[in-house]
Amino acid sequence: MTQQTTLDALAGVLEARKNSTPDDSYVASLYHKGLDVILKKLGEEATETVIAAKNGQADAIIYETADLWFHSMVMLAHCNLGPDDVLKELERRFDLSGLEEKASRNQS
Ligand SMILES: N=c1c2ncn([C@@H]3O[C@H](COP(=O)(O)OP(=O)(O)OP(=O)(O)O)[C@@H](O)[C@H]3O)c2ncn1[C@@H]1O[C@H](COP(=O)(O)O)[C@@H](O)[C@H]1O
Repeated sequence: MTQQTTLDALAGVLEARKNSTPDDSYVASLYHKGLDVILKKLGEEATETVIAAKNGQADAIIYETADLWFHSMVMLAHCNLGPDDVLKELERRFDLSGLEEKASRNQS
């Protein structure tokens, strides 16, 4: 599976979990607890990622970043957004920076 397909597939599962009961699913239990709990979890995962990076252990950095990305996707889904919305914004910035680079090259 490509990385983008993995994000899309996971986003599909997160959307489907809106119809699941909290007892059957971790994601459904987060939706049920509401945005504040999702945001608290997101903050904790961000802190754990920072600590892992400070400790410099590659395995822990990857593991905690996966937790952070996952909980970011839960937050996006709760807000009726998804990874495509964020990727589009990153692509827009990338295209802009590419254009700026070309413009500065043309001026010199
Ligand atoms: N990728 C994940 C994923 N990453 C992390 N987690 C959960 O996120 C939580 C991370 O919290 P912590 O690191 O604080 O660990 P913890 O102390 O065990 O958790 P808490 O007791 O603090 O909640 C754990 O409960 C993990 O199981 C995830 N839970 C689910 N998914 C994906 O989401 C899909 C749907 O999950 P369910 O809704 O559970 O079916 C799954 O098929 C997976 O693909």
